[in-house]
This record gives sequence, structure tokens and C-alpha cells, in this order.
Amino acid sequence: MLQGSGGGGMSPMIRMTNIQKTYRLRRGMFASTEELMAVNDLSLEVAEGETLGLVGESGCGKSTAVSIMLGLLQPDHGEVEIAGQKIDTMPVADRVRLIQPVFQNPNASLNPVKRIQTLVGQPLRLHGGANVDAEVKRMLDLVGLPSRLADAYPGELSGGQRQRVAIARALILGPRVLICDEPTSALDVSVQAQIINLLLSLKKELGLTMVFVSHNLAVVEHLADHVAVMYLGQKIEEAATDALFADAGHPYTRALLAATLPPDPQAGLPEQKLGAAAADPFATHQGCFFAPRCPNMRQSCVEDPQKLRKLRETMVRCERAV
Ligand SMILES: Nc1ncnc2c1ncn2[C@@H]1O[C@H](COP(=O)(O)OP(=O)(O)OP(=O)(O)O)[C@@H](O)[C@H]1O
Repeated sequence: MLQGSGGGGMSPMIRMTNIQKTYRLRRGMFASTEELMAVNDLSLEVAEGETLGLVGESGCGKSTAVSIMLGLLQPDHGEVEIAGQKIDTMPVADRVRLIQPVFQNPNASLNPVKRIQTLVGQPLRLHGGANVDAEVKRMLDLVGLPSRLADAYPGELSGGQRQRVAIARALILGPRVLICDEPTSALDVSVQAQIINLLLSLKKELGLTMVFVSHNLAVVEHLADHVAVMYLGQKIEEAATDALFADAGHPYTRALLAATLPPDPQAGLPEQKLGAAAADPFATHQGCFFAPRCPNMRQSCVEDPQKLRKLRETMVRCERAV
């Protein structure tokens, strides 16, 4: 959903408003601290049952944004509401039944000396649920794993199977929201497709609201209803997935598309390449953060703050986009 489109007046399942998060970094033993704004005035809304793709290159603030969404990290400013309740004042027992993460590397989140039965059942045991064994069996079935794997250890499973275990564990408390932070990036391409299809069918079957974080636009194309593109902490474009793929307005989004999709002469999307300069998270100028790499850059881009504005079917943070 585009910001402000409001979901027919009902409050969205996820609402992030004007989130800002700065990290303070020490440079050298005696040097003063330097500030890095990882998330800069980010607002997002996701309607119930929808999937938001959150996209951008490494370091643009995606993980920081979703950690704040999950209530695992405190923002400097701004507010997160899940199902109309503020995340920072929500009791943990309520939060874990409402919103759950699936991370990139299941190896890091699955204790190698515990059996799958124990790992998947653990959240339910911790939060006082009943019929743990039966629920674990149901969850394994839901994510397409044979129940005999309940007795296995994570090291006996393939990468794709381990990610299915992580998804089963995230779902056992029956959350309404699933936050997937690069859940397929560590997997082979063929296994990536299986996990994406699994997430798609779970979304339909369980009515889940999802946020799917990726650096790769092609990966979110099949999953997301709408996509927000981030660059150096800012949302620089947001649109329904079809509109973004057909008619992206921001030069950065167009460059991402050119980098991830095969060239299509019919598509009418001129190929746009990123300049050689890397994104500088310490840049402090007022204007567009992408300007140093932008092929369409003018002096005003560096001087004038860029606001999100409507351009055909997308919201775009670029005064020169046409
Ligand atoms: N704990 C931290 N302390 C200091 N800086 C941090 C910390 N976590 C992240 N950063 C910095 O904040 C910025 C945003 O990082 P973040 O991990 O949120 O981005 P990302 O888009 O998720 O990248 P990636 O895909 O590589 O994880 C980066 O410049 C990163 O170096």
C-alpha cells in the first residue's frame, strides 16, 4: 500500500511512522564518535494479508528497519504499531504471538546440539502452550518436512530444510506477521525458489502479513504486493509491485531493475547503470543521497532536499524523475 492510501480507513497491520535510527561509531582509540544515520525518517504501512518487499543494497538500513519493526531495537524517533498496538510497550508474551522473524542464516538461529523437535517446540514451551509434540508435528507438516525429521539434529539437514525448520519455529505461536530478513540469500538458487513458494503458500493458507527483505528485486517480484526501495536509510521509491517493475521512476530503482532483470527490448525501461562511486553512509549534504552516483544528476539535486512525491503509480524521492 502506498503511504497514506490507508487500506480503506482500517488501520494497517504494520505501521511505521517517521522512524530514525543513528549508530554512534568510534573512530580510532582517541578519536571522537561519528554518527551514521542507518534509518532516516522511514514510514511504511502494510495492510493485513499483504506482503511488503523491502529492497536495497547492503548497508541501506533494511535490517535496522526490520529490527525496529520487530521491537528488538529501539529507534531514536518515530513509532511502530503492529495490529494497532505500539510495539515498544507491548508485553513480550503478546509480541511473540503477533510478530516473528525468519533470518538469513538458519545455522545461526538453530542450536546444533538440539533436536528439531526441541527447536521447533521451544517457543511454545517457553510461552506456556499445550500439546507441544502434536503442534511440532503439525508445523513440520505445514512447512513440508517429514515428521521423522523431528528426531534429527540441524547438522543432518540440508540448508533448505534448515530454513523450513526456522519457519516452522517462527510459526508455532501462530503469529499474524512474519518478517523475513533475506531468508533465501544463503541458499542455492533452486532451493531459493522452493522457500519462496513455501512462503507464498503459507501467506495464503494462514492469512499472514509479511515483510520480505532482499537486496534483489527479482526475488521480491513473485512474493510482494508492493515494494519499498531504500537507499542510505531513506525510502526512495514505493509502489505496487507491478507498477514498480513496469514503470519505476527513481534512477536508483531503474538501475537495480537493470541489474537484476534480463534485458527486455519490449519493456520500455531504458537501462540505467550505477555510477562507480560507492554509497557513502557518512555523506552529510542536504540533497539527494544518490546524487553522487546518479547519471541524471544536476547541481540542484545535491543542494535541495528531495521529498517523496507521486509520479504516475509510484511514490518517488526525485524531483527530476519523469
Ligand atoms: N550495530 C551497529 N553499529 C554501528 N553501525 C551499524 C550497526 N548495525 C548496522 N550498522 C550500519 O548501519 C547501516 C545500515 O545497516 P543495516 O544492516 O541495517 O543495512 P542492510 O541494508 O540490512 O545491510 P545488509 O543487507 O548488509 O545487512 C550500515 O552502514 C551498517 O554498517
